[in-house]
Amino acid sequence: MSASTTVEPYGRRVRDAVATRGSLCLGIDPHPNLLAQWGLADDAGGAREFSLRVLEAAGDLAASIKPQVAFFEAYGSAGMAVLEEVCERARDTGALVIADAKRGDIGSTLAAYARAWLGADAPFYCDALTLSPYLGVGALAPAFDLAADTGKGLYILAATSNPEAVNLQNATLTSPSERGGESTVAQAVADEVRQQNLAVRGGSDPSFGLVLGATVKNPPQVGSEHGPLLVPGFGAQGGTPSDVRRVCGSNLDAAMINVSRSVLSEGPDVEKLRAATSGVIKELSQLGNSD
Ligand SMILES: O=C(O)c1cc(=O)[nH]c(=O)n1[C@@H]1O[C@H](COP(=O)(O)O)[C@@H](O)[C@H]1O
Repeated sequence: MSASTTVEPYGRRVRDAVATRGSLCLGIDPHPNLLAQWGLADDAGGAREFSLRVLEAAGDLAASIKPQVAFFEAYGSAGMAVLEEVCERARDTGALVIADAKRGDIGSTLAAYARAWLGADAPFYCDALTLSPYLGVGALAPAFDLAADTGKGLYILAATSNPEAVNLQNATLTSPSERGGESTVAQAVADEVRQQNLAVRGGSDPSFGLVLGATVKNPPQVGSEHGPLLVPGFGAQGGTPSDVRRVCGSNLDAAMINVSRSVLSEGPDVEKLRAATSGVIKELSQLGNSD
């Protein structure tokens, strides 16, 4: 029996999670500065303790949990073993697990990343994976194919939250776009992802989504066919609730708003972390109302 017959498509699971738990995607980013602040060692053991405390505090509250792969990879094989465990333990909390690996490569190599993260028996568990489209959205085909089969989601970096990205992602393409005229690179990425969604299950429950930073001034225009949204940049990077509304448009009910440092800096006390998590969930619950 193929996984697609047993697992609901990610697009549907995201909407359910937003409806029941709200929009918070809590990052697990065991940055060395935070480990020091929490009194933990700058090693794989410190990252493990940090992550498990975040899960204890917030795993039953947040709609999704986003382990940032880089902060585990930094500790070599021991760090990757911890990441494997953290992804499994995150899954047990009932939150969706978004692996923030930002993978991207030529198709034949990308297929190996897809196996690592998206296969039904992948060594690393996730419900969705972040991918970089800058070798071409088409080069991500092995991930689109495998994710469609296993019911997983993808978040393609379209308009990222960091200021260095603006020149590249906001550059104008002169080749005809699906909108008929000029388009930014970010819009072209978004529209290619939309096409990928339309090619699966006749476009129902679109599960291939986009990363759109809350700090982006000229975000691509998106609708439900562009899939779920992952919106970083809220809080520590300056994004406000009205920025989130502006960037998400009509897609708020499928949007996960990432918050990492502004909650994590409340640790190591589990009750303080829990209170900070609840506070952000409450703040995000007002997104549907205008300012
Ligand atoms: O994919 C992401 O989550 C991401 C995309 C992006 O455009 N900007 C961005 O900051 N992120 C991630 O969001 C996290 C930072 O969140 P804050 O600590 O809340 O600013 C890190 O894990 C980043 O890698």
